[in-house]
Amino acid sequence: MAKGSLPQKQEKKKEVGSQLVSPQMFQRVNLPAAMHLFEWKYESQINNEKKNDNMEKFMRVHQALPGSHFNSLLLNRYKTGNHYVGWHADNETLYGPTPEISSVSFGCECHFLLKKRNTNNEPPTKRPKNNEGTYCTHKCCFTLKHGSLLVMRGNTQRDWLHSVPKRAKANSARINLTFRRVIM
Ligand SMILES: O=C(O)CCC(=O)C(=O)O
Ligand SMILES: [Fe+2]
Repeated sequence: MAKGSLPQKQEKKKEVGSQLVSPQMFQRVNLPAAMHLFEWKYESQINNEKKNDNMEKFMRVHQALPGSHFNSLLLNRYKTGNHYVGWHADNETLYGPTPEISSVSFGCECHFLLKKRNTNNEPPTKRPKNNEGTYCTHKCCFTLKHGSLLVMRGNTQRDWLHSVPKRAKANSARINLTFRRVIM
């Protein structure tokens, strides 16, 4: 993967939805600029595959998620375990009322936390323990490993907040690509 393609600058604040969360390194790119990132993935995972042109690689991503039509990509780089993203929803109007956000993780694994938005004056939910794959009523936690694909659809952004906490035992960087569809 070309180093120049990754976000190198530490951002002070990132505005996500209606909240400010801080800070991982991030960069928004258009799809053509991101094509070589997929090349890295395919070359490392499918060694004997003939090199196809970049459009075919994008078609493969869409084949993994039939019905999806992504046109925007956000690259997140978590250079150390101290990089994180706080609680937020990706509910900007440019993604429409029911955003589909799909992300692929590379490198060091992390926890991905979800908690239900507080609608009934309930006490704030505490950070969940790692109960991978187990849904609680109000909170859940998944481990995102190298190559994990996470999909958020429907009313997820309306009803839930998500975050990626600091990684105490991080031994390498983490890169996350989030695919989105901008509708306006
Ligand atoms: O790094 C991740 O897995 C999530 C990043 C995220 O939530 C975002 O970019 O909005
Ligand atoms: Fe997000």
